[in-house]
Amino acid sequence: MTHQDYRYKQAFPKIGIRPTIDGRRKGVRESLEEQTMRMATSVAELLASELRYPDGSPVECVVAESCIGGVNEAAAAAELFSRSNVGVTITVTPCWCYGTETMDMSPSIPTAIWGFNGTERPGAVYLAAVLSAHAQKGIPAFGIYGEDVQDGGDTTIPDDVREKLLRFSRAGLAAATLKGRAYLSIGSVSMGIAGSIVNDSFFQEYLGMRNEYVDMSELTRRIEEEIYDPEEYKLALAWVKENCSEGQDNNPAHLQTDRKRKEYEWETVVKMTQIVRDLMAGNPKLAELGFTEESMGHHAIVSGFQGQRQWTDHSPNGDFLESILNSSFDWNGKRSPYLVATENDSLNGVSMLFGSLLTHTAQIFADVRTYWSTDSVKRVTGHQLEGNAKDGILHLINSGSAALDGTGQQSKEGKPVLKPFWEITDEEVQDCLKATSWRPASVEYFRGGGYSADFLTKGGMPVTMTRLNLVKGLGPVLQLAQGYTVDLPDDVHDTLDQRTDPTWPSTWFAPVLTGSGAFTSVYEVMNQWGANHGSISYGHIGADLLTLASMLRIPVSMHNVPESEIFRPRAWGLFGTSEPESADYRACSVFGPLYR
Ligand SMILES: C[C@H](O)[C@@H](O)[C@@H](O)C(=O)CO
Ligand SMILES: [Mn+2]
Repeated sequence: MTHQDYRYKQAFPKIGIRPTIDGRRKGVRESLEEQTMRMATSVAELLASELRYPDGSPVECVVAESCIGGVNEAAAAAELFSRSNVGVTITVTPCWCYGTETMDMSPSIPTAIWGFNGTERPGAVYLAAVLSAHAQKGIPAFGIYGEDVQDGGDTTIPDDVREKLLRFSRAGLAAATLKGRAYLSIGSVSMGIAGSIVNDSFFQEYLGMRNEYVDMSELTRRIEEEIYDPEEYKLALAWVKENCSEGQDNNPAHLQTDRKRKEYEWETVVKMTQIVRDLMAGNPKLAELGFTEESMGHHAIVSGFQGQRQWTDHSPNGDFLESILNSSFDWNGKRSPYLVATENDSLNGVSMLFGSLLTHTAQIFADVRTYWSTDSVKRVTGHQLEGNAKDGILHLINSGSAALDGTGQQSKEGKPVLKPFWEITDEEVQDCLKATSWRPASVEYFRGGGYSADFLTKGGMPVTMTRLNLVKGLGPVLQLAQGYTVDLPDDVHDTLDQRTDPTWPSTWFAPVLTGSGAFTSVYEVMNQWGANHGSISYGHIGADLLTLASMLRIPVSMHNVPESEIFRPRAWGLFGTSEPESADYRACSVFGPLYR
């Protein structure tokens, strides 16, 4: 079993397809069987060809064995689905069927219904009827109804339907994939950061996840007792020597450490990387070495490392392990990122998890550090911000955790992008590594030293910044801002960067303004941000995040997603249609968390 096979030993959730039909035999049902089943198989083919699991394999669908004309066949499908690890269901039909008799009654499985827009048979009438049953029974479902009328025998999936099927499925698979996995908290609360107070009822009820905890002293034990794969360690250290160039030491001369100490710090941060990965995902190699218990791991899909301050006051910081694990590659080659939240900010960890499951690309963890108005940039550098940056920019920068993919050194059609690991070329891995230098950590902050990834994100990439917040009495609230990364002239970047800690990875971000709410100005985006951190995902994925949040019943307090892209369960509209944002709050609170 390779390391990757072991990590993905748990099967991924499948999508169950339910063709529902008018149950009347002797004419009606018989005339519809073929068309109904064909709708189901074409949806299955679409999803399998377009969507992937985190390991890069194609998404699998399970189609019910027969069309579902009544409760007996509905139960048979439910039984097949539970045997087959179905985590998301889609009902399809071209015709009228009996709502409560055919509907999917599983309350914690995200569900959608595509009612064919034709008029020979009334698929849309069923859609409306069954969606009303879903609302009435408190099992919200997504309704899909094509905008244009199709002819009776048409077997194609129109573009608007296709887009909704894919959006629903991406979000549904994300919700189903995190269920049953763990957040591993390594250490406790970092420097009073509330996001690192792990809230177990949030994880349990809203995400269906469990919480695992280890003390940071477990790293010390594993380092001292050599509980890591020593052969891998040799390979890793050699790879690091060759690919991770040590940058200039920015510490005042009297705080700079000598070569011997620096080598010790390199050795330690490599071991820390192996150990945190093994803590999260397990490692069969440890069992061969006699550490069977340790080989199991904590079933973690995301983790957080406290670091500051008890660990970092004495030992090298977690920046290297966080950056490398969050990247799409390491000394073993390309692989999907292991998510590690800096400062054990579990809520930013969850934001990274959402972005990761929706895109399969690496996430950039950052402090939302500075709003630079156009006037301030002009005053300090003489430069007039322009293009996407013309209304001001946010400086996203933190010591650790930013994935090296965040350099923007991967490309598609000549444009910088972040890709899923299976699309990244070996040259692009090299380019990400070359664009990064590893600067000795600022010793005034990090007495134990370590190395921070220093890079500058390429401009021009569409990205989405996300943050999950917890509010007492309200619960979780998501916020997001779509925008673009920005290139500044070298000297302008240098002047602004020198005012911060220039050894850290930097991303310049310009949110897209809409003229309303938090998106009236870049200042207001910063002003409304719920905490010190944000997670940055490649692409404008706001609509997918809104869909996912509604499945999990997490209201969204600010977003700049165009209205035409918003896709939530149909019942949301019954909470009001002129102010979707406040309807979202009411719907989430009435239906309650998905996995409660
Ligand atoms: C070095 C400092 O303690 C940083 O880690 C601090 O600015 C933060 O990142 C706070 O989130
Ligand atoms: Mn931080």
